[in-house]
Order: sequence, then C-alpha cells, then structure tokens
Amino acid sequence: MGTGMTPAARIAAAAEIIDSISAGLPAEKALLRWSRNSRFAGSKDRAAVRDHVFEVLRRWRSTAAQGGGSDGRSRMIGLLRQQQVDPDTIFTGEGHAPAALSDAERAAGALPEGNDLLDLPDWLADRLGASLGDRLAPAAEMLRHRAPVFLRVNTRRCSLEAAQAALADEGIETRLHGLASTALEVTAGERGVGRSAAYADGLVELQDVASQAVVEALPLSPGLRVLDYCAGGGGKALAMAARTGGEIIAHDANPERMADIPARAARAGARILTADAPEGPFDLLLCDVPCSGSGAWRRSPDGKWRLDPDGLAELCRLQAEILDTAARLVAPGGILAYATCSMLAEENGDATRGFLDRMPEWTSQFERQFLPQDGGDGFYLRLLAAPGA
Ligand SMILES: C[S@@+](CC[C@H](N)C(=O)[O-])C[C@H]1O[C@@H](n2cnc3c(N)ncnc32)[C@H](O)[C@@H]1O
Repeated sequence: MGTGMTPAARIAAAAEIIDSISAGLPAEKALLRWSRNSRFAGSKDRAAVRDHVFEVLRRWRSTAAQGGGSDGRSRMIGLLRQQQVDPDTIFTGEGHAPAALSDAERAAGALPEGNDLLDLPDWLADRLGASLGDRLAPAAEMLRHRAPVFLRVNTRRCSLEAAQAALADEGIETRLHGLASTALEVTAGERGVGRSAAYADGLVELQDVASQAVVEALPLSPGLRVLDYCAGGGGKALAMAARTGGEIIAHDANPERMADIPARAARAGARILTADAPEGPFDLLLCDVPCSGSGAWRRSPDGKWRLDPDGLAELCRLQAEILDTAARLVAPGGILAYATCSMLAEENGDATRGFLDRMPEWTSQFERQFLPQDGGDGFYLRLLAAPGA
C-alpha cells in the first residue's frame, strides 16, 4: 500500500501516461507500466489516475482543442476546463503537482467545434454520420461519458427484487432499466460488485443492458438446439442459458477465450458445453462477431483512435466469412442471429444485406440497432431465417 497521492499528483501522473499513449503504447500497457513504477500509489490513487486517463481518451480531440496542445499536460488542462475546474488551482508546481501554468498556456485553447466536439476521427465521423444521420451527435456525445455499470439478474436463481435486496445489504444500490427485463443499473457501490456475495453466488453477472436486450430479442425456447458460435468469455451464452434453462453449446475460434466459461456457468447453475468443432444442425445459432466495438467505445475509448479504414475493411471481410461458414450449421427453418457491438452500417445492415444477396433463399425476420442513447452500449441484431426443409 502506498502513502497516497494528492489530486494534483494524480493529474501529473495521468499527463505522463497520456504521453506514453500518444507515443504508441496501448492504454492498458501504459497504465500497467506506470503502476509498476509507482509503488507509492494506493488503490484509490490508481483508480483515480485510470479514470483521468480514460476521460481524456474519450475526449482526445476536445481536450486538446480546449487545452491548446496535444501533449498530456495540455489535454489534462483541457479536461479540467471541461469540468469547470480552474487549472491554476491544480497546476501549482508545489509538491508533486504539475508545474505552474505559463501565460501562454493560460491564453491557449478554444471551445471545441465540429469533429473536435464529436470527439471522433474525421473518417469515422463521416462513416458514422452516414450510418446514423441525425442520431450521430447524441451517440457521439454519449461516447464522451463513462458507461454505467449494469448487472444481469440470473432469474433462474432469484427475482430482480431479491437480487436488489441482496446487493443493497452489501452497499450496492441498483435500479431497474427499461431496455431489458433482467437488467439492474448500479447507482452506488459499483466497485464492490466483484467482491459481493450476490455475484459469487451467481445471483448476478456483469453485462451491459443492450447486450441483455439482444439476448432477450432472440427467439429462444426450451428444447431448441442452440450454438453460440463466437462465445468469447460466454456473456451471451450464459444469458441464453438463463432464458432457456437448457444446454447451450459454445464455440470460439480462439478456445482460450472460453477459459472462464466453466467457472461462470457453475456459479450461475447453467449448462454450457464448449465445442472446438460443433456439429450442426442448430435451431438457433448466434454469431456475436468480432467487430470495431464502436458501440462500446465508452468502455474501451482507445479503440476510437486506433481503428483505421483498413482495419474496418478487414473486420468486414471476417464478418462475411463467419456468416457464410456458420450458416452451414443452421437447421432448415432455423435462425442465424447476427450481432455486433457496432454502430457502423458496414458491419451491420450492409454485412447482413451482403449475406442475403449471396444467399437469396434466406430471409430477414428482425433487425434492430441499439444506440448508447437507449441507455446501454451500441449493439446491432438481425435475425436471418434459413429456408425450410
Ligand atoms: C464480440 S466477441 C464475443 C463476445 C461474447 N459473445 C460475449 O457476449 O461475451 C467475438 C469473438 O469471436 C471470436 N472469433 C473470431 N473469429 C472467429 C471465427 N472465425 N469463428 C468463431 N469465432 C471467432 C473471437 O475470438 C471473439 O472471442
């Protein structure tokens, strides 16, 4: 345990970490490197420094505009101005505080406009604008703020009210959220969730509310043969198992990503079998494909600045390949559910339209774009029906 840092020292540390990120280090690595070299920092200091860095990453352009420069120091000045904090109160040069502001720094900076204010790279502002129209500005604004913490209540284990009461006993306050019937939004005590008995006993899982809504929109019923084709850590497989009470088969091209599924399933009392080479046919196959993550950039804001047009094109190619391969495992009359946590038409409507063009006997049954202004992450879901027997 460290002896603690002043608020100004935390800001100085964040500015330094931001400079390492600008120099090309991924955000998590930059934070880890700082942590290792800063034994004096306690857990609250680390959390506060991390929060500052993520706040700037969400507002990379606007903080530079408002701080009058693109280094970590200027961006922190810009962030403080956005938070209505006078930088002179922090940049004092005393103790471990950053050096006092120069007159030039005091005079620099302007209110952000255009794509600076959207906090998006120009090319993405164009692509997202083409995808979302007048829904772009509110979506971009949401991505500039930290995401709420959502829980999914394991309704096999308890009611929402019982989960709320168990959480409240441990100082975690929650409220219902209209986007998904299983969802609780944490309003206080969020840092205690992972240590809570309610979590350890499988009453609740951490899962974004739109991710829950995607699973709620799937035509699941007991007795169906269900495959989660891109299962990853199993968030959606667990939610599907909670809905049906039956077995879910989970697959991932990188099986090590599924390493936590057995423990998570045991905690939830769910039956999830992992399969390296799943054999069809399946009545319902979910493809929660790798994507830009543009709907979840509140949580991983460096993705906003790392994605480039070539990377997006490569993702689209992979998405088409996964759709075509997975479709062969769907039973006649079965459903292929295609999902992304993206708001880009290329990865959503265009990708599934491309599939329907290649497979004209398939039909579209349902399509929905969830946006951050709906409360959760941006998600896309389309249900594609295979031709009957
Ligand atoms: C968006 S993540 C899945 C998240 C997960 N469904 C959840 O809700 O927690 C996409 C996953 O697709 C996997 N993947 C990538 N290429 C794949 C492929 N060709 N076939 C199957 N899975 C693939 C990745 O390893 C990654 O774990």
